[in-house]
Amino acid sequence: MSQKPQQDVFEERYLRFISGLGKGNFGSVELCRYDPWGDDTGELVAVKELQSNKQATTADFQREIQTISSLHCDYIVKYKGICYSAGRLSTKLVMEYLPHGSLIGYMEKHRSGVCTNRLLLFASQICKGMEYLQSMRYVHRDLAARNILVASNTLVKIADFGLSKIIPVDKEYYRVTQPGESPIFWYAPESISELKFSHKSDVWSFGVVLHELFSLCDISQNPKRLCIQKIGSYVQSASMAIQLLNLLKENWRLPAPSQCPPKVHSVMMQCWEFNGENRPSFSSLKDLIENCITD
Ligand SMILES: CCc1cc(O)ccc1-c1ccc2c(C(=O)Nc3ccc(C)nc3)n[nH]c2c1
Repeated sequence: MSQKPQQDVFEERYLRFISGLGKGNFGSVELCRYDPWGDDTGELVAVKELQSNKQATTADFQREIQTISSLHCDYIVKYKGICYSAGRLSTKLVMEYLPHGSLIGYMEKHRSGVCTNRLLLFASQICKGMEYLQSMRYVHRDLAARNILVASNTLVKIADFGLSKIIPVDKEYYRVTQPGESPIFWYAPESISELKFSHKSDVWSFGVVLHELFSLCDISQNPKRLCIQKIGSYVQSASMAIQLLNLLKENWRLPAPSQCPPKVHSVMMQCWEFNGENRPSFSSLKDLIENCITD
């Protein structure tokens, strides 16, 4: 019986703040150097503190730590440990630091030099990460380019497990009780209408990430903006979610990004099958994506 890996504890006195990494999608994340020798040779780490004022409870935070510390995959951001701050008033999550930030920020700087095959490499890495998550019975629920981090010009990793859930063994989906801040423009129809989340709803969101990738994360092609533009001309008094759901029921989908290879657009459309049963699995998506790579 292998010994359960000891959870690494980082001593707050050696955790030196360097800069903020943005209050974006991950809550407030800080760049720190863990420098026990005090000579700046320590490693850079990303640290997130439980936000006492946010609706996320300590239980949510403990679940995030439990989730991420159990995942070991090259395409998932690595957990490093936790730091109990003075008097254990709050706990900090310590993760590996990815120097290029989110896919959105990376594309802003590098979109002119990114070719189709590199986009497909990133897509296949996200597929492999999601295939691993599925094998651990985790549903991410917030797969989006903003939650993909860039380790290098040839490696991306899936991040942010604040929303992910474990599917009970006897069920194929997870139903949330409260919608919270829903990124509905990345949601499958069953997630919008019934708050049902499954590996198949993660596949739908993967299709939206493909769209973001092949739009080079251009803000003018952002899924939320394109949906609202379409809804805006779709006169209905119903809520945004109901109007989006009706559009999807009438087979409207995000338009193919310009210069998107037809084979890649076809993969997106398979991810956006209305009935989750008709969507590909992440393991077949991996093959579909690799089949799009040109020599
Ligand atoms: C600790 C929070 C967390 C919690 C979780 O469950 C999963 C991943 C993360 C996380 C979130 C962000 C980062 C980052 C970064 O933001 N890096 C960067 C680099 C450069 C620039 C400009 N911006 C940004 N690096 N590792 C990170 C891990």
